[in-house]
Amino acid sequence: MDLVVPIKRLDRAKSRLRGAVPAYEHADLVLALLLDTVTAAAQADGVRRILVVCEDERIPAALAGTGVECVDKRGLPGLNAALAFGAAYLRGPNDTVGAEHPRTPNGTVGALQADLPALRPADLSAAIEEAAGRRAYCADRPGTGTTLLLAAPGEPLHPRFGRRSADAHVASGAVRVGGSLASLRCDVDTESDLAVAAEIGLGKFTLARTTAASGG
Ligand SMILES: Nc1nc2c(ncn2[C@@H]2O[C@H](COP(=O)(O)OP(=O)(O)OP(=O)(O)O)[C@@H](O)[C@H]2O)c(=O)[nH]1
Ligand SMILES: C=C(OP(=O)(O)O)C(=O)O
Repeated sequence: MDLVVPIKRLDRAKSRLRGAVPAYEHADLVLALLLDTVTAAAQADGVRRILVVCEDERIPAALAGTGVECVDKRGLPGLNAALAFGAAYLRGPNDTVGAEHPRTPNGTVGALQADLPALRPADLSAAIEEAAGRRAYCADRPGTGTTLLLAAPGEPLHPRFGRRSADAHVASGAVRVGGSLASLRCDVDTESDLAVAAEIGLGKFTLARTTAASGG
């Protein structure tokens, strides 16, 4: 399974979270959410490659040496376009990684949101296992959005993220998985989401920022 993780310019992403941790630049907090997400995802069984599709030069620099791949692609018309670009990149001739990661035109691709700072590798593994090769999605905590979309092997990703994406993914033939996987469902859009993620257990990058900000 190869996963695409999309993220906007750091100063424009996660606008609803702006000011949640006043001691830090907004961009630093957004980057910390991404780093915790991809660090956990990279440890999940069943995950082979992770490709971050970004539009910010700070992200390739932050990911250098981690094994998480990154492509800085600006000007795409939104989240679903960024995901489709990433899925095509993983399968297509733009592969820059060479023999270590051969092209996999029939491989399995998925999309993971960039704002899952409490993600546990075992929860992502469990969702992939539950999907068992079917097109599948995991809903966010309210149940209306999507945190993870998995294509069936060799099939296109056909991402339908955005408002009420859970319904859109069902309509596109995806089965729901991961209903009890709290760390996979906990996307962080607002300050109160961040508090829930802290109860589950934040990854070290986000924890460092939130702890320092509260004087700890
Ligand atoms: N690379 C890329 N990522 C995108 C694009 N649009 C959205 N994303 C990312 O996709 C994820 C979900 O996007 P949104 O739901 O719009 O979230 P957001 O804009 O970061 O947050 P809000 O401003 O609070 O709505 C976030 O990680 C975004 O940074 C895009 O055009 N290109
Ligand atoms: C884009 C989505 O989510 P959010 O707005 O929470 O990032 C989604 O759930 O499809």
